[in-house]
Amino acid sequence: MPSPLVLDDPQLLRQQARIGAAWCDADDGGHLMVHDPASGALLAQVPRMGAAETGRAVDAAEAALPAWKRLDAGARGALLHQWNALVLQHAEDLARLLTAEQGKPLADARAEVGYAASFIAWYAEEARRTYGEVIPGPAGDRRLLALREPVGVCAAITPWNFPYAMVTRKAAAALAAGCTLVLKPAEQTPLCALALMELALRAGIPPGVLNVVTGDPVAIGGALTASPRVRKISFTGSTEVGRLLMRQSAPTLKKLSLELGGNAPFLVFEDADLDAAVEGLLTAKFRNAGQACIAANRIYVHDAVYDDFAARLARAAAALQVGPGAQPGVQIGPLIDADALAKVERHVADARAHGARVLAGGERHALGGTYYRPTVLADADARMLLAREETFGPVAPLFRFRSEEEAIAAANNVEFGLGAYLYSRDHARIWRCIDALETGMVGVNSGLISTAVAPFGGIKQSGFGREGARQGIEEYLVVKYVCLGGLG
Ligand SMILES: NC(=O)c1ccc[n+]([C@@H]2O[C@H](COP(=O)([O-])OP(=O)(O)OC[C@H]3O[C@@H](n4cnc5c(N)ncnc54)[C@H](O)[C@@H]3O)[C@@H](O)[C@H]2O)c1
Ligand SMILES: O=C[C@H](O)CS(=O)(=O)O
Repeated sequence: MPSPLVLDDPQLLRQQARIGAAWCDADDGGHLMVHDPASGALLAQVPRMGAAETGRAVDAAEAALPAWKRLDAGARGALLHQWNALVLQHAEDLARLLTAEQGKPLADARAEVGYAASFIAWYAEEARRTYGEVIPGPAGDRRLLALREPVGVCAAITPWNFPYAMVTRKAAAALAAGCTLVLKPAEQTPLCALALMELALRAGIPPGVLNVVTGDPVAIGGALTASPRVRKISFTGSTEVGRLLMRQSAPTLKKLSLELGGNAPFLVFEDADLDAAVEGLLTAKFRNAGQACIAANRIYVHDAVYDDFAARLARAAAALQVGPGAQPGVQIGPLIDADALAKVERHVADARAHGARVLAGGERHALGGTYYRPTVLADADARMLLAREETFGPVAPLFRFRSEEEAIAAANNVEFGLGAYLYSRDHARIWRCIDALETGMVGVNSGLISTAVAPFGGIKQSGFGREGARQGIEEYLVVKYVCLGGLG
């Protein structure tokens, strides 16, 4: 199907899945339609695959595993470095594809391409550092060793909001460790994953090492979780689906990494630099139109600075440029789909019904479609849906607090524990908050914490496992203990 998207390298727009050495269609010829959220226009179509095709992808990953795991770690690293180089070489095309498929502003799309590439570059090096250990054990005729080995055939299921970065932070770590992978991208954003697949092949990564299956998430997920040959699943997405995949994986006792939902608190203390806090919140709240797992979902502001901060934030939010991501200067793109818009409207309406005051936005944008005005709500409280649920949209509810203890208790009073942010210049307070916050990550006087060199992940209902950093490759390794005797 011809696409309205124009790329310098049209080969990057792939409308078939990749299994082993072949680009292929669904067995029954069915398709998923991919739409541009900025206009609703049909962008492309990809195969609507199911269990049978998924089984063949697992076959391909299993067949490719022996040679890939035996490959010298430096050689695996070199192939990943080449993949990284190609991603950066085609960054503009990849950014255009991302904006067309997911909607984020082109500047943010370019940033995500660089962020996604940084995971490949990082794990290209980590491939060479999966060290084992010689254990100081009993003297005499034995030596004790702990070897680190690749888990084997792995699967990854990724979300639509960062469709490059969420793929490379799994695939690069898995391949670096010597594993092979079957990837199912989100049905809203398969084209980004398929473009990365194309570049992996051009980099020389052998067929079958990486496979991309598009289509019915329930059927594909069911096949991946049920297969005893799939030894690990890495999932990023909602907590609801994460729990389901964990239940489905129990019979085959898979190794799991679950990067799930969030509900990040953002604390502004009375001693905070308010300009810095506003700037940090514009990023932590409005990046990707609020469609980020670590987006600030609840903003707690000390009573002494509440009105001043609220006024500054309202002015800044109202000044954000809303429009199609491909339009120069746009800072807030469309929400991914009508369901996302409906959730945002439900949260705002519920908050207003419970007494929240609109300081900025509070309604759909005049552009129509799934555009929503950046919104600031005052007088938010714990009764509101947005206090308990992840809004996943450009809505900043301001809660008031009068003591550090009250702020920490409120921040922790949710089932999630992914990210948290705090602004203060009191270092004793900063450390008390770091110690007390029940989250996997804390941003202090910073609204953007994501980087490939740091361990990303949560606790509580935000899941377990870490991605990025040294820890990220451990998710794809197992330890084999060797007792080497007879050496007397
Ligand atoms: N913790 C993180 O790093 C992180 C990052 C991004 C997004 N998220 C979370 O993801 C959610 C938004 O993303 P989303 O809407 O894509 O989440 P989602 O859970 O609806 O979908 C995520 C992926 O799971 C697949 N999926 C859905 N149902 C499935 C099933 N029954 N079996 C197998 N796969 C299934 C989807 O096709 C998609 O590929 C938010 O809660 C957000 O917080 C978390
Ligand atoms: O949705 C959250 C992702 O993890 C994106 S990022 O890593 O925070 O950029």
